[in-house]
Amino acid sequence: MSSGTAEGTAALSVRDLSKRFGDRVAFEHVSFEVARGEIFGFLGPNGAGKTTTVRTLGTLIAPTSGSGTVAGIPLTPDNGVAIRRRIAIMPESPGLYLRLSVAENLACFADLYEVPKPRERIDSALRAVNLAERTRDICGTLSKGLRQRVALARALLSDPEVLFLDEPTSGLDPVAARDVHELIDGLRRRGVTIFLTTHRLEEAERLCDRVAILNTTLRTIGRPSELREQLFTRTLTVRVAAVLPDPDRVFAGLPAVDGWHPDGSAGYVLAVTDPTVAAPAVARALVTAGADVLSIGESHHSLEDVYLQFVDEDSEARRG
Ligand SMILES: Nc1ncnc2c1ncn2[C@@H]1O[C@H](COP(=O)(O)OP(=O)(O)OP(=O)(O)O)[C@@H](O)[C@H]1O
Repeated sequence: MSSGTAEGTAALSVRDLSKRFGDRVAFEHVSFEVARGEIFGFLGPNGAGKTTTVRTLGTLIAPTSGSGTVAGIPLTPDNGVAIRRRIAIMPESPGLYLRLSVAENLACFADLYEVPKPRERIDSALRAVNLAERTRDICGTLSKGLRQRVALARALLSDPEVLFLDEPTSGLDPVAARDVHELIDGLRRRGVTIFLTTHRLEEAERLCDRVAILNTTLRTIGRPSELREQLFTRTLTVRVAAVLPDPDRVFAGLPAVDGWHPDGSAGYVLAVTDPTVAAPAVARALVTAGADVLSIGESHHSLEDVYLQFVDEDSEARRG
């Protein structure tokens, strides 16, 4: 598990944070740190507490207990204004004035946020999301993907240090989602810290430096590759032309091979400690046994496997 960042230099730092609405726990005992310039993915099933975490860190609602810093400022009621000056939140639904044009929308929000040099900032935000050609379009006539881009431009108006993106590609088709991904990549290059909630695991895997899985409490946190390694033993998948008459004789005692089980017809999954040692030994043993080898491959687990394991564990715990 990654240790995160040094105290004091973090863009976000959260210690034992909880939020309850009456008897209902939205999230509890959540601790993590996000480094400046990092893209941090926040994953979890419906009702896990993701949006409530964003709203709490964005100072829209107060935590019930715990502490934190946002953009280096302690998360206290007195600091709400100072924190909000340094961050921006793009909520799941864009919340634009649909009868106003793109430019008018941004002018309204620039005014509301008291953005200095509004014209320059609006132009720069529109350029950042590739909307400079659409400034006169009425927002109500824009596609969902373009509205999302306007919402992203609005979030960029204040030149935030930390940007919270709550499900930024929710409901977008793959092309529009890819456009948003490219915009997020562009923000990374500018050094903006991004806290991204998403249900799209491939999105988290592609964009995020680290991810956390939340299900009321934080289940795990780390780089996608670390999480995959943390959870799963390594495996080799072997395919041969015909079923082996005695697989135990072939696989038992090979270096770096801990065990095996069948996988379909004439397929075997081997648990291995080091694939680079195991694979050549397995190939030699199969050839010696007279088997025709079709393929030997290392299995690659996705973040989805990790996610499902944690979320499934939770549902099993609830059933139990
Ligand atoms: N204002 C509120 N009053 C009461 N309960 C709330 C309030 N806001 C959120 N909750 C509850 O807190 C829990 C967490 O909700 P939250 O919206 O943060 O989850 P989420 O992970 O963002 O879910 P989704 O992926 O569906 O958007 C849910 O049980 C929700 O019903």
